[in-house]
Amino acid sequence: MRVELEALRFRYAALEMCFDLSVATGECLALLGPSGAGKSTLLGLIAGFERALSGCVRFDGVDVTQVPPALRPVSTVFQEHNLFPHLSVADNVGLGLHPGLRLDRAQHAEVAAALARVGLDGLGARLPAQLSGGQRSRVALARVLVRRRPLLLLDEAFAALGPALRNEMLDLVDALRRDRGLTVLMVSHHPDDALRIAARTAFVHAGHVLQVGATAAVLGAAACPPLRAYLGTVEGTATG
Ligand SMILES: Nc1ncnc2c1ncn2[C@@H]1O[C@H](COP(=O)(O)OP(=O)(O)OP(=O)(O)O)[C@@H](O)[C@H]1O
Repeated sequence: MRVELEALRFRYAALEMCFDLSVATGECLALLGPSGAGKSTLLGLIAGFERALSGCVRFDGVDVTQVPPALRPVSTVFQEHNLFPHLSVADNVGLGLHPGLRLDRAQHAEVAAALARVGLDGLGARLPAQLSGGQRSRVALARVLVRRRPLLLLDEAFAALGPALRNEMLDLVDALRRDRGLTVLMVSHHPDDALRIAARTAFVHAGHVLQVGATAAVLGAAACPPLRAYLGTVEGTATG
């Protein structure tokens, strides 16, 4: 699914935001930028958790700016993963199919297939607390799979994992994107995450997309001073 943001305005206290951005179907775009730049807000505007003051969000050319979050074809994974501690892994995934967990036989099979796809075959009966952090991330991705939404938003989803596990999860996201033709927007604090799976990167600063382009080019050229400060290539001006 193609995503377009056009002059999408939002405001939090002192920060005026206005986003213009276009993401192609099946693309993975990374959103990098200092803390407080507006990256999570940008994802929230796409998911519909935040209501824009003006401007427009389009999915495949259709204006969804006024569409409530539950009706948008979007799955979001946050760092906390939103797993229910008292429900089994399989039920946590099943919630993606039916909020009351009344699943038919085919849906149970779909849950099992999704767990197998993310490498959790046979672990459906466990509680989230009986899994490692990496495995809990996999549960969140299995839920994304059963929801079958074409747009996946990752908001620092793997920030709590060490580098090796984070890379494993990024590679899994990349594989799922290819399998399903998902469009992925990924907020991260690690330029390495962008280099690993995002063909393009947008640099967000003070409520605007300051630069967007091929990831290696954006990170390599580091043309604008805020980007150089973010990357730490200018002494004494890092902003977060
Ligand atoms: N619920 C809120 N109420 C008021 N201000 C908010 C709220 N959420 C975020 N903000 C402010 O809006 C700005 C953008 O926040 P946002 O979380 O989008 O930034 P971010 O780039 O995702 O930061 P981080 O990398 O630290 O998560 C910040 O100045 C933040 O303090």
